[in-house]
Formats: sequence, structure tokens, C-alpha cells
Amino acid sequence: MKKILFFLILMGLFYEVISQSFTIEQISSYPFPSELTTSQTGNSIAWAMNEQGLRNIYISQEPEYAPKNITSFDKDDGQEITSLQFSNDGKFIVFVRGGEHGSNWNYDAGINPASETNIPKVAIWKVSLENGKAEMLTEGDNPIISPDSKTIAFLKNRQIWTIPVAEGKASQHFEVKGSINSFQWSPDGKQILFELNRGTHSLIGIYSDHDRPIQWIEPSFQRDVSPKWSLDGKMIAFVRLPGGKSEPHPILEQRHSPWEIWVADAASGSGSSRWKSPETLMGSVPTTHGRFNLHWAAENQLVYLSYEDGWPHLYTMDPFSGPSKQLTKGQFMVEHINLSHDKSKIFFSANTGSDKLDIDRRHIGMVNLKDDQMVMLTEGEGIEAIPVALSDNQKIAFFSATSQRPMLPAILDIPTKEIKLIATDLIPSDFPDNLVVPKQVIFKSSDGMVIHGQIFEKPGGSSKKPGVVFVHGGPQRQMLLGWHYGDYYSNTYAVNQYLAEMGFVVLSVNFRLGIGYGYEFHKAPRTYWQGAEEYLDVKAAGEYLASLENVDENRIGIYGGSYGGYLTALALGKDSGLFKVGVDIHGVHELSSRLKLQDGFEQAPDYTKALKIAWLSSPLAYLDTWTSPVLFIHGDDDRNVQVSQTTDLIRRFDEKKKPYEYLIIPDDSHHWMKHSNLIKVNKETAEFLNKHLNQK
Ligand SMILES: CC(=O)N[C@@H](C)C(=O)N[C@@H](C)C(=O)O
Repeated sequence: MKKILFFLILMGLFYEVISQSFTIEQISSYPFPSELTTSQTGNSIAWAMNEQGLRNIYISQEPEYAPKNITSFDKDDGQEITSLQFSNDGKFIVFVRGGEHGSNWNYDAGINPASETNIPKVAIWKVSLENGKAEMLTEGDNPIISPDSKTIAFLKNRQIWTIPVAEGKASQHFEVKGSINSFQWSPDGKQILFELNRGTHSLIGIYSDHDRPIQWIEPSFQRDVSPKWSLDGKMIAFVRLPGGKSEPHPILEQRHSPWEIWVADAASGSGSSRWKSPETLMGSVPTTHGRFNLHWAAENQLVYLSYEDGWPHLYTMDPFSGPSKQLTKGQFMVEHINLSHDKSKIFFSANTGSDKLDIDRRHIGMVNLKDDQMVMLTEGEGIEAIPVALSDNQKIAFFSATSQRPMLPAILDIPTKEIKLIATDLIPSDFPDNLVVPKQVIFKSSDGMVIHGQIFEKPGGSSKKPGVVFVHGGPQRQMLLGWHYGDYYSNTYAVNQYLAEMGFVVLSVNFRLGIGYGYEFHKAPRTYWQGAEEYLDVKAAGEYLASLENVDENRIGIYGGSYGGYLTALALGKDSGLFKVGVDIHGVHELSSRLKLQDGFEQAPDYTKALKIAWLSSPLAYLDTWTSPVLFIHGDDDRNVQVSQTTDLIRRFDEKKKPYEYLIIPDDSHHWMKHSNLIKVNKETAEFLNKHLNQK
């Protein structure tokens, strides 16, 4: 009898293995494109491609747009490529190699996920498009090539340096007290406009030459940011925010965050406010991609993004003759905003279209400033995002994916609407071709909030499958009905596909605080350390999954990264009865430091109440009811969530003699820069869930 039972178990496992048609390595081998950019002439495009940790640059040129690899970095060493750009003369490309630019701090410090004996530098490289030579020019970050293509300005130690494109050494032409956040060449290339952070306030200055003092632009005690030269180089537009520190307002009340658009004369530095944000919560500083998205457009129009009608939309105004005009309208968001080279068209990603499912997708839209009309340029069941105009102003490049094909660059001819997919042969030959198509589900939280999610389920298999809730991070993110345009969420999309392949029913939950569903959803009150009401959506997802006919309600797990790790820990602490196992990847756990520490005589009127709420919003408050098995994962060079968030929680587990498993990834960050580390994390996540939920 025992032999028969053993044989049946063996056959069951064998069936599971053979019925799994791809490995975690195969699904994680998707190539990930980023840094899409176009030339000023000749309709060329360039992008960075991460091929299983080998990050290189490709260019494509009309008419065939066949991808051509122009760098040959051949190690999985975690060195990312950023700041990719063509020179105006089209003769070379500049980029930065190294650093961790997805970080919240120390983005320009070398990262060393391969644990080499020397920490790699963050350096500026140049590739000649005439002879193909790639060379490192200097240590530095944030390079911008001068309009005449002869000089590269860049940041080093938060100061502006320059280096000649031809032979020559880097030099610092001027120094200013404070940290330079951004800078821009004047259209004639004779001056540099910069944003300077001086702690309590920010200033905008213009450097002309070594013999002339810095020209300050409307200096004040406020915080002036996002300066932009007008197309004729005579004016400067910028955003003014409040400077300094306010009195301790009530912590638990949402407050309007004001902003203004100013325009100043570049020569004299004097200017005035041309627009004030509506004094409403929705009129607050926008926090979606690109924040203000302030751009000078054709006819000296100013384009900007505002959330004031409840959705992130585009507006335009003549800075001298006033009122703004809304360019995009409707219950959708615009993001990834870019102008055509002639500044007459605005391109963007938007979660709208003719299909009601488009709210959980991205398509490309355009506003032609000649008639201010908005049109959608792409549609269908795919995901199209991050449009960049080609030099002829008749084509755009963008990243395109479907539910089954990962992101690749594509080119759209606007007049004909013809789309050409590029670099399809960079998808590995053994990449899975039988992925599931995630299904949109909509359910309500216990407080009535409407929640969107995506179900990943492989047809067939057992009648009662184990379920897993995936919780994204950010939290200002939106998971989609296809491969995601962000690197972190392309990877979690791959993991969800793999979990479905293993026989799980996966529900990816778009909880409140996420983007894509309007202001009330994105800026919901009583969330995070102010009450964690977004957890209601995660719990509702677990209950929804458990209610499905084909899901075993006693085998529901949860996993998530970063903010998703926070909500995973909260779920395991508060509801181990529902969530039987979890994987908490670089989660946030200690929240009281989020409260603005009260110093001096003043204290927020609701400080004591806020402190109590912050405690009850933290997983630390629920360790005694946390009984489900957990795997903790964190990279110890994490620059988005301190590794101490996990080391301290593990210390408490140890002191309480609570079981756990752990995986620390030395020298890697929040984004698993080394591919072999990403595979390790994906594999251990899936195996831990499988061990506890899917073993027969
Ligand atoms: C902004 C940020 O770093 N938030 C983290 C808590 C987080 O969730 N990081 C990733 C996963 C993200 O989506 O930003």
C-alpha cells in the first residue's frame, strides 16, 4: 500500500513538474528596454536594453529600424545605463553607467551588487556613431550635451562641471553654496540655467561665464524649482513652492499643497506669478510622473500638468495673456509627457480608449497645439507607454507590450497609424509562449472603495487551487493587464505568470493610493501611518480570492515588495487566519519616524493621537497575532527602504522566538540590479509559497 501511495505521490509531483512548461529563469529572461531617446535629425532612436543583467545600448535608423548594438558590456554586474542622449550633430551618444537612479537617496553613488573588490564608479560615457568607439569620459552624473555638441555639462558632488567632447579634462567653471538639483543649457548654448537647493529654500540661477556673477532669477525665501528656458532663450518659467517650515499643523488632516507658475526675464531676472493652483486638495502639487511637467511649447505657450479636476490632465496657457486651457479631459490620467521636436505636439501615455478595460492599460495619446485637439494614437489589448517623438515630427517611438509579450521598442507613423515593432529577436528563443492573459476583476472593500485587480490563472489543474495575493509597491503605481513599463513591475508580472504556471490563482490588487483611478483613490485619507485603510483593499482581495469556486480558501498566501512588503507584513500580522503564508520583500515596518518629529515648544494638536494611529498602522503592533510562516528578503544596499526595516523586525522575531525564513542579498539594492540576484529572489519567493501552499 505504502509503495502504491509513494508511487502516486511521485507521479503527482512528476505531473506537476512536466505540466510546468517553463522555469523561473526562462520567464525572468525577458529583455527590459529603458531610456528611449531620439536624434535631432535623421529619425534615429536609441534605448538601453537589460538582457538578463547585460545592459547595452541599441540604436535603430530609418527606414528599416533594424536594432544595432553599439556597446558591449558583457557582465551581469548591476551597472545600469541612464541619461542616454544623442548629440545635436548626430555624431555621438552620451550616457551614464552605474549608480542606482531608482533610489530615494544616494542615487549617484556607485552600486556593487557583484561584490567586486572595487566599488564601480558612476561615469559618463560617449559612443561615436561614426567609428563605434565607446569610451568612458569622466566620473559624474546627469550629463547634458551642449547645443553645439562640443561640450558636456554634468553634475559631480552636486556641482556643475563640464568636459570637452573632443580631447580635454573635466573642469568646474563655477561653484555655488548648496546642491544643484537640475540644470539646462540656454538655446544658444552660452549660458546654463540651474536649480539650487539651499535647504530651507531653493534658488534659480544663470551661469554665463567665469567673469560674470551668477544671475539670480526672482530670488525669494520660497522654493523655486523646475526652471525651463523659453524657446527663444529670453524667458524662464519655473514653479514656486512654499519655503521654510510651517507651524505644526494637524497631522491627520489633509492639506492643500500650493504651487504657482512664474515667468521671469532671463536678462534681468525679474518676473511675476502667472498662475496659482486652485486652493483645493486636488489643486495641490501633482505627484504623478514628472510632477508639474512644465514645458515651453510652440507660440511661447506654457504646458503643464494639474490634478485640479480630479485626474492628472494637461493644460496650456499664454503666460502673458492668462487663462489656462484644459487640453485633456475625462476620467483617465496622462503620464510620460513629451513634446515633438518642433514643440507643436504633446505625446503621452493614458489609461483610456474605446474599451472599458483600457483603464487598466496604457495607450498613446497626442494633443496637436495647432487646434488643441486630443486624439488617441494607439488602441487595443496591448500596453503602449513612454512616447518620444522622432525628428520628423511625424513619427513617435514608444515601448509596447501585450499580456504575453514583454516590452519592446516600437515606432508609430502618425499619419498612417502603422506600427513597427523593433528588436523582437532580442526575446530569447526559449522565452515562454504560453503565458496566461490576466483577467480584470473588480470588487469592493469593506468601506465601499471600488478596487481593480488582475487574476492570473492557468486553465485546467486541480479543482481547488491555492491562491496568492500580489501587492505592488510605490504606492503610487498601477498594475496593468499586460507587461508593465517599469522594471520592478515587469519582474513581478513575470513572477505572477510563473506562480500561475505552478498552479496558483494569483490576484494582483490595485489598492488605494495607486494611480490611474483619480485623485480620491490616489490620495485617499487615513492611509499609511495615518490609519492604513489601504489594507482594507488587500484584505478584500484575500477574501475575494478565497470566495472563488476554484480556489481553496484554506490555502491563500500573499507577497509584495517595498510598500507591498509593508502591506504583506500587516496582512500576516492582522489576518494570519486568512493569509496562511507570506513573502515580505524589502518591506516597510516601522512608521513612527514618518511623523515629523516635534521639536521645541510646539506640537501638532493631534500629535499624540497621530502617534497612536501610526503604531496601530504598523506591522510591529501585530507580532503576537502573526502566526503564518514568512520569508523576509532585503538587499543590504537598499536606497529606497532601509535594510534596518527588516533587520529590526527580524530582531523582534528572534526575541519573541517566532519562526521565519530569510534571504539577505549583500550589496544589491531595491531593484535587484544583478540578474542572478533577481532570479534568486524570484525563485525563493515562488518556492516558499509553493512549499506552504501547493504541496500535495
Ligand atoms: C517611492 C519608493 O521608493 N517607495 C517604496 C516604498 C517602494 O514601494 N518602492 C518601489 C517598489 C516602488 O514601486 O516605488
